Amino acid sequence: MTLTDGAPHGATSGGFEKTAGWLDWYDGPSTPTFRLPAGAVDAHCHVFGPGAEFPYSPARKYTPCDASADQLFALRDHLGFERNVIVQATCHGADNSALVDALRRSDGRARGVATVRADITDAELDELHAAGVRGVRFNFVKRLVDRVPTDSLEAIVAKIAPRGWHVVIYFEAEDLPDLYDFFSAIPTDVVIDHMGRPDVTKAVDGPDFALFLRFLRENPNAWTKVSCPERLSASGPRALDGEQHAYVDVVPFARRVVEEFPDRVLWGTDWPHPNLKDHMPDDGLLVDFIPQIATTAELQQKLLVDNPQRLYWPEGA
Ligand SMILES: O=C(O)c1cc(C(=O)O)oc(=O)c1
Repeated sequence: MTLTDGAPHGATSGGFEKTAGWLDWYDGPSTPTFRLPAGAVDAHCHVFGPGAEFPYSPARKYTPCDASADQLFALRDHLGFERNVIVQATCHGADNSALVDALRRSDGRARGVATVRADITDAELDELHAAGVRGVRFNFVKRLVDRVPTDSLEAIVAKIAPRGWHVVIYFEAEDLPDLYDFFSAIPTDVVIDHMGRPDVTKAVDGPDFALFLRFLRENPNAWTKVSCPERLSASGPRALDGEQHAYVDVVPFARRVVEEFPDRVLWGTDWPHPNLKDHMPDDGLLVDFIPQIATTAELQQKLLVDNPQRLYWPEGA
């Protein structure tokens, strides 16, 4: 199947030009061999534009190819997910229009994580909430954003905490020592993107990953997405050409987290996979990665259904 259904694939509309070397998302994902449990949530994915309708931010660090809500929903249905959590991508800055449009068109089957500024008003937050936003994202990855001052982030937390929203944080492993105390002080639930980006060429028992595990142990309000093996893997094999045991170097890291914190893990495709330089995975084969890291039906049910439901649809499905 293709997600485009005749529409252009790999285009960037609105007069924008893709970043040189940009890899377009994979249009023709295989049907997963692994059957997702009923109610499964793709808890980390994005929409990009389309640029002609939802222009990319002037402050962006990359220009993607368009990846619309319709294409995301086609992927959801093809892979067998029931719902999505759509995370604001940095190429849209703090303009959440594309995200909100996608949420509104999802028939309640998507929740969102927005990027907001400290001066956001209550009325604007109300509108985001009504659309389905339940969290904000703080990004500390230097190649993606300019650093936002800590007092602005604290002001945002003060505004969103009373609404029961949470904070999604994206950072690289080498920055965790500096950010540890700030993250520990966040009073809401905290969701760490992509396992804090471990260097998987290092030992799973080494000091870097130990610090990440310690953070999860010391902060019972902290969750993590065991996502993005395609981004973290150094030696593959890639999720292409029917590979059923992709990204074996990431498996020990993700499995460790899933087994120690089964009630605080989430999984997402990361479609449309911004900024991959090496290869673009077949999303069907990425789903087939899941049983390598959540090895029992019980762990899969928590990872894919119960945990995202508790965080994003606490009122029930
Ligand atoms: O590693 C990345 O480049 C990346 C970028 C973004 C974004 O631009 O928002 O989101 C992600 O989840 C991952």
